[in-house]
Amino acid sequence: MSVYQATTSAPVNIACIKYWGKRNESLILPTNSSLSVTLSQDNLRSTTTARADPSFAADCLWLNGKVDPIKAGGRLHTCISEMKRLRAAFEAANPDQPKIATFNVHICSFNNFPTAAGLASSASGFAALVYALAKLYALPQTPEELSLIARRGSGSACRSLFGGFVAWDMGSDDTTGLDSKARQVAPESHWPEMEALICVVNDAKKGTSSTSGMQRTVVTSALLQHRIGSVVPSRMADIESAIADKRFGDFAEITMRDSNQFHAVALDTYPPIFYMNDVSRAIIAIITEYNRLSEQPKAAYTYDAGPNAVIYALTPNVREIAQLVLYYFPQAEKVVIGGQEVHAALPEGFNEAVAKQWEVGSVKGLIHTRVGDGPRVLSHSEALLNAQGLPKTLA
Ligand SMILES: Nc1ncnc2c1ncn2[C@@H]1O[C@H](COP(=O)(O)OP(=O)(O)OP(=O)(O)O)[C@@H](O)[C@H]1O
Ligand SMILES: C[C@@](O)(CCOP(=O)(O)OP(=O)(O)O)CC(=O)O
Repeated sequence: MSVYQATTSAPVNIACIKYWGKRNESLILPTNSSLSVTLSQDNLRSTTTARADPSFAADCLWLNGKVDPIKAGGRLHTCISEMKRLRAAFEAANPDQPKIATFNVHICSFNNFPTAAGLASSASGFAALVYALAKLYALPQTPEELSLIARRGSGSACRSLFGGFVAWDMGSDDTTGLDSKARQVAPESHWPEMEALICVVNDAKKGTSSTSGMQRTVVTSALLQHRIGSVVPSRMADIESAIADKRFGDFAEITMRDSNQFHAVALDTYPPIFYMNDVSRAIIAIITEYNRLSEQPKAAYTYDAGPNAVIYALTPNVREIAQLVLYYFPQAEKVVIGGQEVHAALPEGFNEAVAKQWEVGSVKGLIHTRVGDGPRVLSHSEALLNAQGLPKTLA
């Protein structure tokens, strides 16, 4: 008996130009284009094994060891059905290929970081799922074409089909959504000095999900209309050009302005939504003061739908920034960057009074990572399903 199975991993991406708002809920078509940096899977990743077998009674997904129900018409269901549809078309065009499109699938996935905590688990999760099914089905579709399906799982997931710097072009076809897909702006090798320091402020499940938060924003915020009509289009062009020329100062300013505006739009939502907290705001004050010391910004903060800060910076400056963060947010565990322990310190001329020194635990952890590659195919030995097609962790 043949075994039809594939295991993949996919990266997290953190947007510099934020996606916030849908013009079509069922197709997940956004109200503006967005752009993100793909983070290295060496640190944060979703790993997914998918198997098709005639003996399986139903499609089934295990996420972090627990069954995640596949609701009819839900996002998981849509992604799995779309992938089966592509396999059916592939079988029709290649009659010599095994007929596996109608088999049920078992999918087992694991995130090596907190799920649903504003660390973009839905992005890496749906990208890994779509990519695992694409490999299982030996599909010829390009990452761009697969991004159309990952988008149906979670909008931001479409950008995790590529490494490096990735745009999601909003498109204009509201009937099919076929032009609303991800595009690689530059590969990770273009700007390998781009690193990220994630300050984990809270890793618990968040209050207002991105999906419901943005729904409320679209209906109630006048500021969103200004953002999507008059701000994002030129910002997209400007950040793409800053990335092309590796102008970090411009990249940083655009990224910080866009994070600020996204959170302003959340506040302009009625009732308002607050994703940042006092710790998030203290980190903004510290980075702002740090940037004041040089002619061009050397660090860029950005916040998604939660209080965690992602700070983008170039390799030569990351240690200094980590020292600064440690000064205000002492850590219980030692922080190592580039093989060497980091100690709290302030750069010369830094105005210490911009923030107070917080207690240990205010920032629960620091994750140091860099720009990384797109989804990977993993070996059979890394599979999450056992010989019977059940999760190894439950065996
Ligand atoms: N590995 C995975 N495989 C399949 N689905 C996943 C996976 N990881 C997460 N998901 C789905 O994504 C949901 C979490 O998405 P949610 O948007 O709430 O959080 P987040 O992605 O961590 O935060 P954000 O998108 O705001 O940064 C999970 O409840 C699950 O349905
Ligand atoms: C703030 C964001 O992280 C919002 C992400 O929203 P989601 O992609 O999680 O939303 P759905 O499409 O409803 O699943 C900004 C971004 O990643 O661009």
